[in-house]
Amino acid sequence: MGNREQVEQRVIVALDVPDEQSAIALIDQLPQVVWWKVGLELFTSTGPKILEVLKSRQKRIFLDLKFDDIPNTVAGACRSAATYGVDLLTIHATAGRDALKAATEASHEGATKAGVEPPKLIAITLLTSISARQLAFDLKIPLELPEYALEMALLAQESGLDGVVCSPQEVAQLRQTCGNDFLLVCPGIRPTWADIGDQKRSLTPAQAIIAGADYLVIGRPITTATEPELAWKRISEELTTVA
Ligand SMILES: O=c1ccn([C@@H]2O[C@H](COP(=O)(O)O)[C@@H](O)[C@H]2O)c(=O)[nH]1
Repeated sequence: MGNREQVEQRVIVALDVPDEQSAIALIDQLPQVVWWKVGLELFTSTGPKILEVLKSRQKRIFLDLKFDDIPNTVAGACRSAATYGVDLLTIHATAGRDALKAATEASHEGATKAGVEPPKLIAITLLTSISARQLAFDLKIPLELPEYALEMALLAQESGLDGVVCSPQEVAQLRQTCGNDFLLVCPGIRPTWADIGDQKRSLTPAQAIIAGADYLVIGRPITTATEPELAWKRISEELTTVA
């Protein structure tokens, strides 16, 4: 496999579209994309049907439903989600230690029952749309933002999760503390030519890889581009220079 193909396999494209038809159009427009992320918008619209569409095209799937509830409820949700045979699944670290442990166990149970590989369960540390100011003044968290993100990552690691979703701005610190076997998945990626939108803690694709991200999640810079294929190519070329 060439350097370019290897680096492309570290990009997960966020399929944030309203319906199955738009999703299929985008998937087929970008055949080079190996990883697709199905989030709240699309899954609420299509249900698990979209996962079958992706599997029939041999795609890898990040099911980003960001569960956040009491332990019994998140465990049930993870048990069900794990039966779909997806590769990555999310829960909020703020659900707490008991919920994270219950979710880990339940996702293994669900996968075993369905005869599929369990998903890598990863926790959201702090949404990349939250700034240091919002953390302090709106959420009233009395910790510096990097310290809070690290505490959430350590909670996830101690609870047996496979990794976390974090901002690329915190990834170097998390890599150093959590080690190389802990998955670090970074949304909030913005090439210099893309609008930042609602993201608050972003870096470019190349900067995020250099900082230690395993996977980059990129949505609108590709999916809302006038020419998504060209946006994908530009990102792939940027990454090839550093990978
Ligand atoms: O902290 C988080 C966790 C998840 N996301 C998701 O990633 C994509 C980013 O899309 P862009 O269009 O590139 O901003 C989106 O699906 C989010 O739900 C995140 O941004 N931050």
